[in-house]
This record gives sequence, structure tokens and C-alpha cells, in this order.
Amino acid sequence: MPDSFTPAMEEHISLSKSLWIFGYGSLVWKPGFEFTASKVGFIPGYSRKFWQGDSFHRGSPQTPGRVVTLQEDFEECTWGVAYEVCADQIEPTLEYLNVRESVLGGYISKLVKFYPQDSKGEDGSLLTLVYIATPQNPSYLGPAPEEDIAAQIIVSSGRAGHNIEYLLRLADFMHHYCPDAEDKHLFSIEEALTTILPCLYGDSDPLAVL
Ligand SMILES: N[C@@H](CCC(=O)N[C@@H](CS)C(=O)NCC(=O)O)C(=O)O
Repeated sequence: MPDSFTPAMEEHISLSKSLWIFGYGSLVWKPGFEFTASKVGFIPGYSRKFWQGDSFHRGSPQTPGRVVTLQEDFEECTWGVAYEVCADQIEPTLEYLNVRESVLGGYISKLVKFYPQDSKGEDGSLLTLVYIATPQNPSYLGPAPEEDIAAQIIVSSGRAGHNIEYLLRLADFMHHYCPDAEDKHLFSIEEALTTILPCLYGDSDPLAVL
């Protein structure tokens, strides 16, 4: 188990036949681990923000990109995907995510309640592991105007690809799988970026040119 896991988290994981992991950024379109089931849904009490810097996956030390983290906000909720990982896959999955999210990304993990989109109230809710980049981590960039975030994304790319891909694939997930969900922050950045992009890429699909 990663050193950052609390005893309560270790107990929950060791007693469970499977572990549910909630993704709300690149994990919604690129989990990178084996899972036995997945559910679209949300976690209450958090909003998704492009406030985490990234100098590895989607940026460089000279030109850090911006990726998402969660901000506690009791009036909001964040939509994404929960993945079920079966018992014998839990350890390798946690080792993989520890490197991808914590070592390379500065995220910590915690257990939060997740509600599948078809759940009725508390019935069907799940306890899921989520990775969050807190303001205390050295790569945290914090708030900025959405136009400035879009401009930073446009000029950033890293080992995993361009920062534009990261933003547009996340926005694409929300448009297709959570069409009724609001995410003003994400869609304002997407709108600012796609307003700037025709000047850079003409009318072609930005993802096609990356
Ligand atoms: N923890 C969030 C954000 C994950 C995220 O985007 N992490 C970055 C690390 S900085 C990543 O894995 N990037 C891989 C990529 O951009 O392809 C999630 O659940 O999706």
C-alpha cells in the first residue's frame, strides 16, 4: 500500500473484495489499469478546477501545463467515472496510480462517496478512492482567469501529449456522458480555447492536428 494511505483506507481496501476508483480528469478517458466495471456518476462536495500544474504528463519544467484537481465546495459536485478493480488487481493498480498520480503528479488519495448517475438517493452509493492535488503540493498553481488557463494549455505539452488534448477529451467526456451536468469552469476554458484555436489551426478539429 502507498505510504500516504491511512489505516482506515488500508482496512477498507483489505476487507473489500474489490476497490472502486473515481476519475475526474485524464482517468475518465485514459484509466491505464484493468477494471471489471465502470459507472458514470458524481461526488458531492467538490468542484473540478484546472488549478494543478504539470511539468511531466502535459507540460515541462520550462512550460508547465494545467491539469485538474478538486476544490472542496459543499454546493457543488464533480462528475466522472468510477472503476471497479477486482481483488488481485488492487495492488498493481495502486502501485501504478501511485507513480502516475502521486509521485509524478503531486496528488494525494482519499476515500469519498460516489453516486452513480442512475442511483436513487443513498441506495447504490459507493465509497471510492480519489486522487486530489491539494494547495500544499509544490506543483499547485491555484486560480487564474479561464482565458489565461486556456492560453497556458495551448502552449503546453509533455510526455503524455498536448495539454489541449487533455482539456478537449475531458470536455468531450462531459458533453457525451454527462450532457445535463454543469461545469462552468471546464466549459469556459474549452470555449476560450476553441475561440483562440481557429487562429492557430483554422477550422480543422484541434484534436486531429495534435
Ligand atoms: N486525479 C484526477 C486527475 C488525474 C490526472 O489528470 N492526472 C495527471 C497527472 S498530473 C495524469 O495522469 N495525466 C496523464 C495524462 O495526462 O495523460 C483524475 O482522477 O482523473
